[in-house]
Amino acid sequence: ALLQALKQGLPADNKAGVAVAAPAVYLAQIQAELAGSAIDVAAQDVSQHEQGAFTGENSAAMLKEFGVRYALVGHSERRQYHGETDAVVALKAQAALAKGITPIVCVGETLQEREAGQTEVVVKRQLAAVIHQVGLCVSELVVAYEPVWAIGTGKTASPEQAQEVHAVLRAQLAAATEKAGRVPLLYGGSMNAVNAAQLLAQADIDGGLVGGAALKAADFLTIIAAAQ
Ligand SMILES: O=C[C@H](O)COP(=O)(O)O
Repeated sequence: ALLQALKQGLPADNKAGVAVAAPAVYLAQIQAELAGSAIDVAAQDVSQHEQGAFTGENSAAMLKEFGVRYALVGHSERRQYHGETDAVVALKAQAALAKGITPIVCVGETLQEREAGQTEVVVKRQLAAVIHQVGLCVSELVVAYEPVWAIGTGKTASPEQAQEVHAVLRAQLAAATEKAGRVPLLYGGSMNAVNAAQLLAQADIDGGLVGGAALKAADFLTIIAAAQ
C-alpha cells in the first residue's frame, strides 16, 4: 500500500532521485511493485564477499538480480549491533560498486562522541576507510551523514549542525576526487515533513535518508517535494 501511494503521489515533473530501501526478503516484491516507476530499489545491507560460503549473507550479485540500484553500507545499526568496522564497511562499498550497485555510505557520531568534540574525527575516519578502499570510484559513492543520536529519536541535527559536518565531508571528498560536487550528500536522523525543507536548503545537503517519516506516504512525498 505504501509503494502504491508513493507511485501515485510522485509528481510527473519530480526531479529528485527516490529509492526505497527494504529488507532483503521484500526486494522481489518491491522490484515487482516499482517496475516501470521512477522509484529505485535499494538494499539495507550487502555482503562484503563477492561469493563463497557465507550463509545468510546477500552478495551484490544476488541483490543485482532483484534490480537493486543502491545499497546502504555502514548504517549505524549495522556498526553498533553487528560489529561492522570501518574496514568491513569499506569492503562492502567496494563489493557493491564491483557489481554496479551504488553504495550509500553511512557515517555519523554517537552522542558521546559529539559531546567529546570528536564528531569531525569520527566521520572523517569512517569516510576515509571507504575512500581508501574504492580508489578512483570515489565519485560514484553516495554518502549519508546520520548522527547516531538523531536516528529514530525525534532529535534532529539543526540545519547548521548538519551543514557543518556535510561541509567537512565535501572537503574530504574534494581532496580525493575532482568530482566531489557530484557526490550526493544525504542527511539522515529524524528528518520529517516539517524540518526537511530547512535541512535541504543547506549548501551541502543534497537529500535525505529518511526512516520513520518515510513510513507515511504523505510525509515522504512532502520531503521529496522539498528536495526538488
Ligand atoms: O534508516 C534510517 C535512518 O537511520 C533515519 O531514521 P529516522 O528518520 O527514523 O531517524
